[in-house]
Amino acid sequence: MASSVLNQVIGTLHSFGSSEKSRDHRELGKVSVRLPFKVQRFQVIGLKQDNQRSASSIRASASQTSVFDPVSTPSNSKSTSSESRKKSNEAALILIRHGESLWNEKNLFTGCVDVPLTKKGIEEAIEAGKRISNIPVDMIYTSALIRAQMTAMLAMTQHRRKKVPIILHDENERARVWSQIFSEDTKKQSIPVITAWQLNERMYGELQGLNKQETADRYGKEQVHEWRRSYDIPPPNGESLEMCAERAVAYFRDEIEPQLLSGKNVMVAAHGNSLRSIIMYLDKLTSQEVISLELSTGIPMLYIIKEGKFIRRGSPVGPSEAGVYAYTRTLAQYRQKLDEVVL
Ligand SMILES: O=C(O)[C@H](O)COP(=O)(O)O
Repeated sequence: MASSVLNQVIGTLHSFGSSEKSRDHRELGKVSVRLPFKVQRFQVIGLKQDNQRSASSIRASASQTSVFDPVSTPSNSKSTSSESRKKSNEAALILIRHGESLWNEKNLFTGCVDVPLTKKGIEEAIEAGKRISNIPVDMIYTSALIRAQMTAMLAMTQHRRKKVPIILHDENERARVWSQIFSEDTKKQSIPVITAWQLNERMYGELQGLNKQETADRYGKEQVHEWRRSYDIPPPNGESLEMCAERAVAYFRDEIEPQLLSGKNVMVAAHGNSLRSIIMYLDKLTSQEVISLELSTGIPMLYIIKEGKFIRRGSPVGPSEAGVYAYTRTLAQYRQKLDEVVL
C-alpha cells in the first residue's frame, strides 16, 4: 500500500507541469525524489557582451517547449505548439541574485545563515519580477535559503502568465504524499519550484555574522579582499569560490542544464557566489576573470540556450525592452501571445 502511494506520488511529480511523459519529466521526478524538500548593476567587468559558449554536453533532445503555453487553450495553441516543437531547440535561463537581506543591510558576512529580505530586498524582487514578466518560466530552482526563495516567489507575483509557483517537498515520504495535487489542470497552471542546498551561498566559515568593515579593520583590507574574492583561498573554516563552484556547477550541469536542453525555460534564484560560479561556467571565465565579477542584489540576468550554446543576453531593464525580444523568435512570440491573450 505504502509503495503504491509512493509510486502514485512519484508519478504525480513526474507529470508535474505537463501531461507529456517525456524524458525531462523523469528527470524532474528524479530530482524531486532525491532532494529534500539570482543585473542594471549586474556588473560583468571585462567580459564580452553576447558571447556564445558551448554547453558541455547535449543530453536531451530539444523537442519540447512550453513557450506557447501562455494561452494553453486547445483552439489557439494547436498550430503554434507544433510550430514551436519544430523550432524549440532554445530556452531561456534567468539568473537572479536574491534581493537585499537584513544582513546585507547590516554589512554582515552571511554565507549559509538563513536571513530574510529587507523591505528594500522585497521591492527589488518585485521590480526584478516586472522586468522578466514577459519571459517564459517553466521551472524554478532556488537555494535552500529563504532570501532566494522569497526573491523567486515575489518576482513571480509579477509574471503576466500567472502560473502558480509551488515548492516541491520531498524531504520525507509524508511530505511527498501530503503535497500531492490531484488535478491535471491545476498542475498545468503551476510551476515546480525545486530547492537545492547546492545553490546556497558559499559557506563563509568563521566570518559568518561578522561585520565586513570591522573584519577589514581587524585583519587588513587585503586579507579580507583575498577571503572574499580570491578563487581558491577559503575564509577560515569556510568555502573558497572554487569549493562553492564544485557543488553549485555540478548541480547546474546535472540537474538544470538537461532541463534547458530539453526546451524548458528556467529561473534560478540564488546567491552572489553560487551564481558567480555558475556564470563562470556559462561564460567560461578564468579564475582570474571571475575575481572581478560582481553581482548586484535583485537584478535578473538572461541567457538563451540555443543549439547547446549559452548566449548571454544581459539584464532586461524593463518588461518590454525591445532588445530582449529581438534576440529570439520564440521569446518574441511568447510575449506577443501574452499581449494578445492576457490583456
Ligand atoms: O554571504 C554574504 O555575506 C554575501 O551574500 C556575499 O558576500 P561577498 O560579497 O563578501 O562574497
